[in-house]
Amino acid sequence: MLIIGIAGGTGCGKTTVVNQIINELPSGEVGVISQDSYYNDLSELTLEERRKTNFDHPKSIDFELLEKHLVQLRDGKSIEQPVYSFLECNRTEKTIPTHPSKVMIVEGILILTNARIRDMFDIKIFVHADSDERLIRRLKRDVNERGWNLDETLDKYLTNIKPMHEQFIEPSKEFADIIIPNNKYNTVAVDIVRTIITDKLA
Ligand SMILES: Nc1ncnc2c1ncn2[C@@H]1O[C@H](COP(=O)(O)OP(=O)(O)O)[C@@H](O)[C@H]1O
Ligand SMILES: Nc1ccn([C@@H]2O[C@H](COP(=O)(O)O)[C@@H](O)[C@H]2O)c(=O)n1
Repeated sequence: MLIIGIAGGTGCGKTTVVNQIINELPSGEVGVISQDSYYNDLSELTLEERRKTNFDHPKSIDFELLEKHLVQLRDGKSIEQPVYSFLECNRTEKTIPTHPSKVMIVEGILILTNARIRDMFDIKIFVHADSDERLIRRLKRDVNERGWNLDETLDKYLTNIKPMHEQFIEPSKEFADIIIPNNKYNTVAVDIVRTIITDKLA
């Protein structure tokens, strides 16, 4: 199994890059795990309390469960990937059966900050977009899809997102084998990564 980690700040385009990579590959040959599925279970808190959580700090992620699941997949076992609700700010009761594939992609803002997770990756990729680009994309997404208003998003950006990015995410770029510039759509970089994967699948 080839395990590829794709990190980068919020809104840099990780999900987009993953979709571009897998869209032209045989379905079922590449599996995807999202760090978002591994936010801590916050069921003991009210929604109001959960909405105040700092979701950009490494402590917000259940890295133990993520590691356990990656080990199981590497050992050829299927896992039940938790399903996260951004509107509820919590894990749902649902899980998605995720089967081991020849190639597994793990994507998330903080996945290169954790040494044990990082060490499981055969290839580490960091997607870069400038902070103003990321903020614009993030504002649109939070307001249109994730149940936050403009003021809440800007407030979160200043209190959590930007400081956590500077403290944890940007420094994790140094662990990357490949950095993909993604202020504009980068088809060349996506093609290169897809070629590496196609070689592995051959
Ligand atoms: N290179 C790009 N240029 C313009 N918009 C982009 C680009 N890459 C992604 N986007 C858009 O930015 C938003 C965030 O992208 P997404 O892939 O969800 O980022 P991430 O998973 O890193 O948070 C989406 O609306 C997406 O369509
Ligand atoms: N309930 C939540 C949980 C997390 N977030 C934000 O998601 C961002 C990470 O996801 P990306 O798709 O952007 O990589 C992170 O910056 C959290 O602030 C949220 O908005 N609501």
